[in-house]
Amino acid sequence: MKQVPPGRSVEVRVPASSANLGPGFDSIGLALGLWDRYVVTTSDSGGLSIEVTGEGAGDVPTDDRHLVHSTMQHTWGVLGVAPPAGLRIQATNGVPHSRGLGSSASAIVAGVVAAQALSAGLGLDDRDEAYAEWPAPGQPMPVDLGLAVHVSSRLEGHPDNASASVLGGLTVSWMPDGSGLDRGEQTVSARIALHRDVEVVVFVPDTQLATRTARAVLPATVPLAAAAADAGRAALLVHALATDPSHLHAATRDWLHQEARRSSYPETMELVDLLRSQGHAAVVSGAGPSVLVLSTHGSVEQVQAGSLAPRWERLVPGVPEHGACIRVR
Ligand SMILES: Nc1ncnc2c1ncn2[C@@H]1O[C@H](COP(=O)(O)OP(=O)(O)OP(=O)(O)O)[C@@H](O)[C@H]1O
Ligand SMILES: N[C@@H](CCO)C(=O)O
Repeated sequence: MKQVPPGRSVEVRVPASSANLGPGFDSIGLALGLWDRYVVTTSDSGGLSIEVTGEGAGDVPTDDRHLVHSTMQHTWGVLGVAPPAGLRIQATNGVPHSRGLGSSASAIVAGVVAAQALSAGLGLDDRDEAYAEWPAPGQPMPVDLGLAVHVSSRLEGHPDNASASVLGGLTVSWMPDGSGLDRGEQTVSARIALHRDVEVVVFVPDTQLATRTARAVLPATVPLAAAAADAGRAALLVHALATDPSHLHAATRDWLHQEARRSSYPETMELVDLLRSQGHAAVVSGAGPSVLVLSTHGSVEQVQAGSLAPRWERLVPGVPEHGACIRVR
């Protein structure tokens, strides 16, 4: 088996994401302009070194349980290459953890694309001929984004966050035969161009909610009427985001997951209810507890938390056109 060579270094930047956007549960994702940055370097001396600054510093493990490291090991297994003898990961994290902003997906995507990039030129695919020599520092390093969507979605367990972090912008993801991630189906994502007027506001609380906890309260089955209503609104949502933002308020109604999780994030729903009563297209961001508002450039200043503001940090992060970026160091 070929081994990832020593002496290679890449810089990887990956954006945050918001999943669901109301009715697009486990399918629709939107990249957000908050970024994790990693420098990943291989060496010929054994051992692992991980340094973390920013979000998660002091909380995430800095040994082989670190999510970026474990994801890289998994990806090298998928690619059929042996890991390098030594590995250094320097993380500067800007994506808040367990706030519904896709931090775990960002970390997983970083691990997948870093592992792909560091394996370039090993004869693993056609693209590799271009990397017979390791590129000069500063060069962009393209990776197989379709593979990155698939591997990161499988590891994350749902494709909405991971796809947006890989591709940027607005994404809709699905499994071709609808059998679900656990059956090993390839995940596919469509990248949809956002209407130029769309702008987003995010309200981030101090409190955290693990996605696993928020998923545990969801019912195994839902009434046909709820499924039908969400399907219609999800279709309208894509139209509203791509073509006609005047429909955003109606398009962000959801009957599948937000009410079922209300007791897990009462303050989040209090803010969603307040903003929606004012005509803003507010939704729970991912599994919460952050709140996302889909607005327009001209209306964004009107999106305020009012009397609830002290509990929330208000951000206008922008929606990046591109997702994960990889450069040679
Ligand atoms: N950059 C990172 N480096 C290492 N571990 C991370 C990183 N980001 C997230 N994690 C791990 O993932 C956990 C958060 O995952 P979780 O799925 O609960 O929340 P989230 O991804 O932020 O939210 P959501 O999936 O609802 O958008 C953290 O507690 C940490 O263990
Ligand atoms: N679709 C997932 C997103 C988690 O970020 C959920 O709502 O559980």
